[in-house]
Amino acid sequence: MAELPTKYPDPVKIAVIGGTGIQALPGFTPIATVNPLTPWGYPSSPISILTHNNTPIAFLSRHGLHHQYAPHEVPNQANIAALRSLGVRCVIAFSAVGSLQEEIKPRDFVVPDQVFDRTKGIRPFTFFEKGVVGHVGFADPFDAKIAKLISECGHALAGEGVKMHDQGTLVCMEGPQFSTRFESSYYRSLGCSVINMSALPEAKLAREAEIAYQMICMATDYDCWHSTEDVDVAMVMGHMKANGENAKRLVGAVLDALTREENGELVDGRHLGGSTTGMIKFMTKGEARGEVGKKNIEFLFPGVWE
Ligand SMILES: CSC[C@H]1O[C@H](OP(=O)(O)O)[C@H](O)[C@@H]1O
Ligand SMILES: Nc1ncnc2[nH]cnc12
Repeated sequence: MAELPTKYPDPVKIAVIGGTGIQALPGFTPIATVNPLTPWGYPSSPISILTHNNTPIAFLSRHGLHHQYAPHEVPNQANIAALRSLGVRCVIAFSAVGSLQEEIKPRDFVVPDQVFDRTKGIRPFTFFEKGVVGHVGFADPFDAKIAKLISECGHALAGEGVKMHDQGTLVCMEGPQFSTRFESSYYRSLGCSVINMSALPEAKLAREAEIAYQMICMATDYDCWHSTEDVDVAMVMGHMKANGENAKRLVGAVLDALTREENGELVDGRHLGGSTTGMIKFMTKGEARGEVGKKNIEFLFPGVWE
């Protein structure tokens, strides 16, 4: 097979981040493979550029092409910065999650609208440091407009066995060990819906980078609160594999919708435009800004300091 180009000249606005069990997007035509170096290093995998409805789509494997990065090792800053540098303004991120509610059955999909941050502060979690301070709103950590579109796609596939839950609170724990039974019951008592180890800081960094971001969760287990078996890796992988066709159908439908002209503004992330670049200029005063911090932000937002 001919080698694919390692550069792609045009902006790629839409990206899919694949999680556990989704290291590639089969069925889409690859047209390039790029590996942008960012101030935070290289992304967790080279980024495939695929076409769908004549629109380029970037695909990045969160844990690397061979699942070599543990959740706390994923280079989230490099991942989001690399996508941003390609022109990405809209991310659909897949995640395998444990279900904390009886009605969310293994293989069901959930479009979460809230997050409970149970990471431990050991993962690099912001672009705003090293002499450039910034604070973005994160009251609604996901993108309601993309969520609505994904929900509609999921419900339209109900006849093909896709079960979609339109909202839910996602616990993002540190891992890599799974939760204790007490923790699992505690999250349930708070009304949380699902649990993973990957939503954060990915979603926070996307918000800082003015990228519209929505996670699609697929339940793979009932964690350890349920009277059935406790979660283990084989269970997660088994459900991911068995439901691969549904995941593929759902991605196809979502990308069909996102590449429709009427969703152009959403895909451009127009509703987030300026939320970071406007804000950072108010914070650290010009002469006090650190050179490294400034350069980093310049990578995300070329020309921002001019
Ligand atoms: C293999 S079970 C735990 C692992 O699965 C999820 O990965 P991802 O969110 O990338 O699909 C979870 O977050 C953990 O990283
Ligand atoms: N039970 C669980 N806890 C955390 N992350 C998960 N990913 C899949 N199942 C999970």
